[in-house]
Amino acid sequence: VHVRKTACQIDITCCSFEDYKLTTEWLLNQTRHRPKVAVICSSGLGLLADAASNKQTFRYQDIPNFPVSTAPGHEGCLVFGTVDGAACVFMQGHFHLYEGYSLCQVTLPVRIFKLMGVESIIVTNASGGICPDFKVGDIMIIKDHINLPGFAGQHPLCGPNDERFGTRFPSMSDAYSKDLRRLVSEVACELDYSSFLREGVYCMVSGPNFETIAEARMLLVLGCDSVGMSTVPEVTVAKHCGLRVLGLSLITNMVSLDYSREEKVNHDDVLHICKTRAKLLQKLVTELICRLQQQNINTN
Ligand SMILES: O=P(O)(O)O[C@H]1O[C@H](CO)[C@@H](O)[C@H]1O
Ligand code: HPA
Repeated sequence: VHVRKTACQIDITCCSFEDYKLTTEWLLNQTRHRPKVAVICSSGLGLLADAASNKQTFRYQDIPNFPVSTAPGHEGCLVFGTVDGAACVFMQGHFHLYEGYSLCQVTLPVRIFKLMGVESIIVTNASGGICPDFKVGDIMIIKDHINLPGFAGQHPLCGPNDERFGTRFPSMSDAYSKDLRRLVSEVACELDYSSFLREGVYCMVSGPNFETIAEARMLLVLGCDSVGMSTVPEVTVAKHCGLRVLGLSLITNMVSLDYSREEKVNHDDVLHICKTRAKLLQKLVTELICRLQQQNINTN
């Protein structure tokens, strides 16, 4: 892991291909699991890994080059296991810009998954609802995103491009796989989730403060349906290296668009809603992985 200066002379921590390889080999030497699916569990959703069997757990602090989780509600464990016979890896907690990590550190696990042989990644997050039709507890399939920090140069692909991962100028017009979106909505309908299933545009802000009312109104005008402080860097790097991406966002609060609203969002409430909806999300993700596994069997 190296420290280098950006164009504006800010020190950022970044990783070389050898760093990614070292961590990948370290993990592959410790586990027999060879996952094809990775799941990033957001704030308070670490429970998504509970459905896996034959689990093997590594604490982030014990994995070479891995950052550690500092955000409350993020367990900081990498869990390997099988779901319906499909080998998976779950990140219980992910990393954020607001923790002081560079975007290279935030996205490090994604490239490690790629080198391990992962093909599809399911990214979950907690977000604030901007779309006035949304309700707390809704599950939003992410159709697209807005990379607001990216507009200001905080982008995980800034810096020298390593062609072993992907091209210098990747397309992002299909960042979220249409097939996976279709499949997860079919599964959600079968589970009778239609009344709280949404699809929309997620906007990333750097945080750590929640939005001002003027900012929230701006996001609404920009076409955002929900807002959060994660996911976009991981998705961008996943797409760059050719992974299939699905994003699921749990609406944990409605963002205030109105100066007369007294209610204020806080992280404890976000975690509380995650806790109350975690089982539902777990069922959805587990069933989706089973379907992917069946499709694999049928096409191989
Ligand atoms: O995106 P995740 O980590 O799920 O969590 C969301 O919840 C936290 C704020 O309550 C922020 O970390 C925000 O991004
Ligand atoms: N804003 C930003 N991030 C969030 C929110 C929010 O309202 N809720 C959960 N994460």
